Amino acid sequence: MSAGSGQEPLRVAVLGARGRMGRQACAAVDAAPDLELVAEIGRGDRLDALAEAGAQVAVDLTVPAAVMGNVEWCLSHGVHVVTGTTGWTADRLDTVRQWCTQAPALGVLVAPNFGIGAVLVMRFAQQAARFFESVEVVELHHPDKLDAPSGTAVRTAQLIAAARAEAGLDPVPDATVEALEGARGADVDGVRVHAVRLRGLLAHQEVLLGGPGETLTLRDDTYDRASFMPGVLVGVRKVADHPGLTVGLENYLDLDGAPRRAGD
Ligand SMILES: NC(=O)C1=CN([C@@H]2O[C@H](COP(=O)(O)OP(=O)(O)OC[C@H]3O[C@@H](n4cnc5c(N)ncnc54)[C@H](O)[C@@H]3O)[C@@H](O)[C@H]2O)C=CC1
Ligand SMILES: O=C(O)C1=N[C@H](C(=O)O)C[C@H](O)C1
Repeated sequence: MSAGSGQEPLRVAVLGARGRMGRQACAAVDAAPDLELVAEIGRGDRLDALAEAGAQVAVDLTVPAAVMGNVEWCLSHGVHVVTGTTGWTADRLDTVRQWCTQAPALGVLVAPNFGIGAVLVMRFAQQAARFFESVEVVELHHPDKLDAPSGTAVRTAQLIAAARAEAGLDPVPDATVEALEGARGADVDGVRVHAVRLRGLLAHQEVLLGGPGETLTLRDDTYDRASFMPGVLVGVRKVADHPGLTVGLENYLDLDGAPRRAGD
């Protein structure tokens, strides 16, 4: 049963509450009748305020330098964690898995992207990967973003690479010798990832797949951070049902369920 699924609203804290995402997350939690926003934590605020407020779930939307400390603190104080913060490496995920063994009743959701469009592009890219010999990922973001490539692009490339390996595909063909270092982007498990930073953009991603005589482009465009909020709320409501570490919001969704009309 989800925490807070009884009469009492689920008590939620937001870390990074004064950031671009954090502000919207606070408003989304505040507006949900089954949730209660009990703490808004910014940089320099005491995490003890979260325990004093009796938070059951913490939403972390901070920075890669802070997220590990926040997750460790939450797990050692009986608080589930939903985080969309970037900077996840295999080592960091292993460390969180290890912490979770010390708090087996708690859940941690690491969601590279809370947007349904981005989650679906990742799924479609995974499905398409084995049918095309070439593939590249291009992510495009606002220039205030602190990291590159995006966490979503890294995750997308990893999923594609895993699907290609499972299908026994050869490496992506590429005869190029770079005249300038970086011209071919970053290499994530053998998949090239390119990062564009441009005023006017928010968060966008293309997966380009190519075979002899054809290409397929999968593209997701986020125009407003409101698009992330339904996913944040799904994470908050379901994290208690998923003890241990979960990577990817898709694990909380029924992507293969019966077709539904939007709004049903
Ligand atoms: N998973 C997803 O769907 C999405 C993830 N993101 C990621 O979320 C993170 C935040 O993004 P934005 O809100 O755009 O960044 P932002 O820079 O606007 O906000 C980050 C906030 O965290 C605060 N902060 C830093 N250290 C802290 C600490 N120890 N405790 C509490 N607060 C702390 C900063 O002062 C700032 O207010 C980034 O890593 C970004 O890539 C952003 C959009 C969607
Ligand atoms: O910083 C952002 O804005 C975003 N960050 C996440 C990422 O790095 O993938 C998710 C989304 O792309 C927006």
